[in-house]
Amino acid sequence: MTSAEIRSDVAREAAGPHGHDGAAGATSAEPVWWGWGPAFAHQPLPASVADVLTQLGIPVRPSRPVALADVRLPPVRLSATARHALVAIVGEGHVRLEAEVRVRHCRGRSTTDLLLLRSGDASAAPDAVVLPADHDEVLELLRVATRERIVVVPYGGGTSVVGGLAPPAAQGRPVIALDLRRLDRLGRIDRESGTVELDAGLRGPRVEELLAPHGLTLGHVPQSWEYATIGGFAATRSSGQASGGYGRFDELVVGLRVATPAGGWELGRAPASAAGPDLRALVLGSEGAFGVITRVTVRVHPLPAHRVHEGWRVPDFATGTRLLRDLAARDLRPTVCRLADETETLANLAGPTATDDNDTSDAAASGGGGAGGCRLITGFEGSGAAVAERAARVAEILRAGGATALGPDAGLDWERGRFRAPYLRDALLDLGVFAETLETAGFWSSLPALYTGVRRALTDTLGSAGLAPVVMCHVSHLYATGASLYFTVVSAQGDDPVATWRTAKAAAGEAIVAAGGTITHHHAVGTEHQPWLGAEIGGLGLDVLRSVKRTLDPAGILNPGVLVP
Ligand SMILES: Cc1cc2nc3c(=O)[nH]c(=O)nc-3n(C[C@H](O)[C@H](O)[C@H](O)COP(=O)(O)OP(=O)(O)OC[C@H]3O[C@@H](n4cnc5c(N)ncnc54)[C@H](O)[C@@H]3O)c2cc1C
Repeated sequence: MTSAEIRSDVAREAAGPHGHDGAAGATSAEPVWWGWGPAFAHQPLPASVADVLTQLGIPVRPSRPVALADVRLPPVRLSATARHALVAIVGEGHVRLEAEVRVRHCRGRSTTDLLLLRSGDASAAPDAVVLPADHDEVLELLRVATRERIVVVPYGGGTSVVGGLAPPAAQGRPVIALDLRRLDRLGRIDRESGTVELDAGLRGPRVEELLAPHGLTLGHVPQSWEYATIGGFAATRSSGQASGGYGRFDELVVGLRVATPAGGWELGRAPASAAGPDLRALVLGSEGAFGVITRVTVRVHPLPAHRVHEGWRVPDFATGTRLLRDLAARDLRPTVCRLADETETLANLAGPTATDDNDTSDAAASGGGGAGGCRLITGFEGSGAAVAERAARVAEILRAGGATALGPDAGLDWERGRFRAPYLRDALLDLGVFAETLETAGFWSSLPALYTGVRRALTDTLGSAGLAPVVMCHVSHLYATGASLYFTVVSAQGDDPVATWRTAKAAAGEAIVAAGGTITHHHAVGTEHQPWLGAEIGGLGLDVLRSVKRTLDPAGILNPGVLVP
């Protein structure tokens, strides 16, 4: 793909289904309230998929979300005094209490979130949605919320999959969602240093749309890119599909502006520093529990002149993993690198069964399982010469390790389908089929045990509940010392899918801890991963987090019970 094609690609993606109108209600491009993406982008799955599911023992029982009018919302608990105080800061039109707006800000976008919403359960909805215009308004809102004892949920794109938007420790206090979409400006571009300032409420596509005319890219493209925001990326330490080339989001951040109940905080005044511990790391990954990130200064790159994605077939997952370790050890990480295990490779061939990145348009071209083995996608971005040189060196190592090239179509298929999984999940839920993901990371030496342990935990728990689970996995992010594993589960729903999944997820969490992995590589802690946080950072680590929270948020109004137990 040439530079001109990449530019038009970015523009096309940026013009896709993601409105940005400064209002918190629905627009034609806003997602449906019960799922992902706008209504016009939703398509039923072909009948052949239902056949495959039935063959796998997963029953298909069409199921639709309740009507919006039938969604059960708790009464608004905000007092008239508190409401007037909020209106005095942001204006009447930016304190929203309408039912639809509250439902749209209820929970995040995990499958259990969606199952609850689709069933009409909006018990976790905020009492009001407040839309500040800038950093100073956020500071003022936090002052009022502290005084009035109102719980504040910083809200970016609402794509949390770990319960990060439903603070469990609100304890009867009124809750407001602080929707940051009006913080949507591109700030200073420092060409000499290669940095730009971005407001927290900017969504992924809008960032690329703003940077493209300057010949720049952020290069941060998680699967939730359509809706997730700059503030959300920073607050969760997100990792994008091209992390091998551009780095994780926390690696891109050089500076932060934060509004806390204790006051404003600016961090990051030099490219490197020995002025004590790096306090930016306290804000990155703080999940709205310490403050509201209002602006981020990030490192950017020139728009790549070339971008190619290629497909490979490797003999098996273990061999593929060893090959990736070799690439990482030689500092040859591709910009994009996705190695599917045998089951996920077969699923890619069989059709749209909720892997993260499959495309059904030409399953055979996706390669892999049909001829045995596993599918590997590699991608490279940069100048023509650099892309060609790197791709050739990687190809040499892959071939020597037994991989077979599948040609550019397999790479193109991946690229075209890389944002489709959440749409497929909605279509599966419409068929009464459960689909969810979880992720971890570990050192190379522990990766095989981590893979086997988590797979077994999920298969055993869901299998013993009679739900015929299909458990798939791919390696999605490489490091010199290890890699991440991303699991996708498709199964029957059973009688109580929310409770059953919680049991399965708990078993997976135990397996992760037992195998020495991290409880989360990029989804963050939220409430769902909290039970295992102590095992990862120790009791002392939890005390440090609690102390920081006490200093920055003494009244405990910010996301109580999220991240910090
Ligand atoms: C289909 C799907 C695919 C996904 N794919 C990826 C992926 O590829 N890589 C990845 O890393 N993640 C992925 N995620 C998870 C999620 O998209 C990320 O965690 C994302 O970074 C969240 O951004 P957001 O703007 O939607 O934040 P939200 O969901 O709105 O918030 C997430 C958490 O951060 C807090 N928060 C949000 N904004 C701010 C702010 N400005 N200041 C302080 N706190 C704030 C919230 O209170 C909440 O606790 C995926 C999620 C879905 C549903």
